Amino acid sequence: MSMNVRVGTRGSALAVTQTTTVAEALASAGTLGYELVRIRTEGDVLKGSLAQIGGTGVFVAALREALLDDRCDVAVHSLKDLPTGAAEGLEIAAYPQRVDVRDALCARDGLDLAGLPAGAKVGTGSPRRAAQLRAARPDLEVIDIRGNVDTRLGRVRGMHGPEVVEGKKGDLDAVVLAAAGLKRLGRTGTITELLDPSVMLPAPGQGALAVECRSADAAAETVLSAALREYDDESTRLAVTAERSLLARLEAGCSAPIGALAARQDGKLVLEAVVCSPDGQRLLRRRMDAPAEGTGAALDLGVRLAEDLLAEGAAELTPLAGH
Ligand SMILES: NCc1[nH]cc(CCC(=O)O)c1CC(=O)O
Repeated sequence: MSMNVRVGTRGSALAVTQTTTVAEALASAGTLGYELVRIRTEGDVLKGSLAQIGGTGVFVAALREALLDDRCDVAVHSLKDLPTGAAEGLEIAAYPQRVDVRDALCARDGLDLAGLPAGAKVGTGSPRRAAQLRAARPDLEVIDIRGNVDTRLGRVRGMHGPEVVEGKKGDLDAVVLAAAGLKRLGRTGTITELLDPSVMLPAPGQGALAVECRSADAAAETVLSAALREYDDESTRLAVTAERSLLARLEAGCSAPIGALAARQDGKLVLEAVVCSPDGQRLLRRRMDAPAEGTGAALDLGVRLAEDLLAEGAAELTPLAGH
């Protein structure tokens, strides 16, 4: 028997693109039709300004409310924007295979990080990116910027997004953005260097999506729950579980200067993390591994590495709640 799955999405170009990808994959994994349900949020009404001031909490909350009110059956989140705390009555039923985890430099004139001249202006709104940029290149000027992907690209001299901020066109030499978002939006042509994780550790969960549904639906034996199980990628689930477990144990949010990346390597799950002072003067970087099987081992790995970092003074580098 066929059913139509209602997939909730925010209205932004990035959200619609990634939600459509997920909806099509789910539909083809089961015998499912789908429809996209546009969820309007307070943040969208205010033209994204809330997201710029207060993070993405309002968007996540609106999608979760729509799930709980039965206005949609699944919701798709960028995992790095999802708080680590569990949501009552909901669960992440699938982590689709992760795409490129790296941060990307988009610079004028094809320049890479090493090629930017001293004093070059590099835009980012992320304390994690700012700190690691300053550590790699203390001679650059890091500029705090906001806005969606095309607005940010429009700030780079010689690059023109459709929504260039008036009066600020081309005032920067480069911006740093997630490669995953650029790929999903078809903007990879703007990338001049994919930053190696040895220079710039990505945000926990970067490049990954989370497909959330009602816990009752995940437990029921339906075409939808089978499609979600089929769609879940085990390597991605293990990696992001370890990264987010670390973030939760540090009691840090998505705006803390903390990077983390896990991957299966030689039969193990290897987790690497960095905690930075916001000025990039001090970086505490550690790695640890665990057996590559089981969510429990991944959770434990994140906790152990976080405790290692705390023992080494992570809480003195940057304010962490509860430390
Ligand atoms: N915080 C914004 C955000 N949330 C998810 C992505 C896209 C990349 C991803 O899914 O990790 C972006 C843009 C960016 O950081 O450049």
